[in-house]
Amino acid sequence: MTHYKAKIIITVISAISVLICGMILTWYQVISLEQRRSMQTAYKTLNSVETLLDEAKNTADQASVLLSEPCSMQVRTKLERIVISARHIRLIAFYKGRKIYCSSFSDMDAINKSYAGFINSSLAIVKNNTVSPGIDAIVLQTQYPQGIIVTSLSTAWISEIMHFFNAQHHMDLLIDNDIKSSGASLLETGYVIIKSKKYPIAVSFYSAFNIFSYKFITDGWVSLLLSAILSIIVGVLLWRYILHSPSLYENLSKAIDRGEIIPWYQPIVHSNSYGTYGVEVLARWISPSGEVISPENFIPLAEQSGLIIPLTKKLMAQVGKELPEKLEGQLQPFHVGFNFITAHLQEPEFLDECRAFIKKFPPGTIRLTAEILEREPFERVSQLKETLRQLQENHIDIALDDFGTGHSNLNYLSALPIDIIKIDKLFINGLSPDSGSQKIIDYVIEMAKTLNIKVVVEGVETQFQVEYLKKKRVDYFQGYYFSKPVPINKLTLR
Ligand SMILES: Nc1nc2c(ncn2[C@@H]2O[C@@H]3COP(=O)(O)O[C@H]4[C@@H](O)[C@H](n5cnc6c(=O)[nH]c(N)nc65)O[C@@H]4COP(=O)(O)O[C@H]3[C@H]2O)c(=O)[nH]1
Repeated sequence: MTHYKAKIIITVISAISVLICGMILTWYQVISLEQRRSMQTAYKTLNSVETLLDEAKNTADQASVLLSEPCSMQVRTKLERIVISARHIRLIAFYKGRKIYCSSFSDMDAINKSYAGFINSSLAIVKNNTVSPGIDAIVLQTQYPQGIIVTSLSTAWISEIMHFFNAQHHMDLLIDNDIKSSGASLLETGYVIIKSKKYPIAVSFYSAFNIFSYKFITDGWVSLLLSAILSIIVGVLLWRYILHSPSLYENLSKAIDRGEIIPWYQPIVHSNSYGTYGVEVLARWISPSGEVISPENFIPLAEQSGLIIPLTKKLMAQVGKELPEKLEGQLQPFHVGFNFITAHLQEPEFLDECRAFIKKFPPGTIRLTAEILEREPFERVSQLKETLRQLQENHIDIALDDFGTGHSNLNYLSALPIDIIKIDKLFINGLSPDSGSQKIIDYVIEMAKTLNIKVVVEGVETQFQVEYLKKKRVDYFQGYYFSKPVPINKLTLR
């Protein structure tokens, strides 16, 4: 995965994580708000029903003074008055020994028929009763030392209360046995049950998550919107300021465009006269602060990313501008070597680029050398061979760079048309009066001679190395002993 792709993934994941966290928080907020509201509605519903039952209880209390009296006309009239003066009460009845014996309603048989089945319940709903046909009654029993009083209310009042509060949140009223029979299973299925402390009633409501899903949008849209905005901000900030700090690739690409990569030159000299045979062009990155950045710090990336091709083209253009006037009076043709990757050589327009470069110099004054830099084993050698042949036909020399360090340099020597080999400085480093590395160098030089290939030895630093290599009839030297790579204004040609 590229660095760029990784940045995109990190940015997107971070932004989505912020959004998901925001959604979870909103969800939690909406649910807790909704549960609080449902709880409040449940308590209000319960209080309202309790107030009704309080009225029934108060009515019974008022009537309780009559319990010790026989059920005379007077007592009945008093009971009727009590009922009439109460707002929601429909009936008061006294009973003893499982039978109603006195009531505000004159038809005792009808009352006994309707209420007989509910004698054991302290609170019950009496449906289809004959006392008030078509209207269900809620019946409260209150025990006194002298007997039991039954007060009845129309369920219409309770329905009204439930209807009013259900408009806010759906509530169910559980009465006496309902609580015992269905309470546990309700709780298991996500219901909340609020029980009254005064009466055997309870209010239940559903609190499972799915009931709140539409509320997630209606109540939570502000925080959802804020989360979305925050996730975008996090994404943008991450991208622009934290992750998107320019990479070496971007910096290098800009540096090439701005012309910060410039050619430096290292002379290559004839081994016999020390006169300049030519130069190798080596890239240097001059940062805006003037710091000289070594190619080791950017060439590997440039080669890997393909930026090396535009970089090399820029160097060629610059060399074409500044080198010609330096060459007056030089031995001709003057060798100008560039490091090319093989992919560049094989571009269809490469030959035209070389021709355009050569044209910047007076005819016949330079000899362009393509130094092949192939760090990987060559693939498609036959295709490369063809390309190199074509270059040679166009008077471009082919030099095999860093000879001795690659994977299969010897294979290339036999497979490719090579004019020059450049023995790597690694071998020369070991060349001192007391070293044993001469044998390898001797062998390489001999082999090159046999194959009629010219030899440039790189990294020549000492007098000993010069004298030794001269004796071995090396063709050219390149190294600090003669000159380090320098910018054009410091280039001195012998
Ligand atoms: N210690 C020591 N070093 C010596 C001596 N003589 C020459 N050198 C160094 O050896 C390197 C020779 O270039 P190279 O083998 O092509 O090795 C080059 C080449 O592979 C690559 N490079 C530089 N410029 C370019 C370019 O424009 N294109 C490409 N593709 N590669 C480049 O970067 C490598 C390093 O370049 P430089 O740092 O300029 O290092 C240069 C040069 O400064 C010496 O006597 N002693």
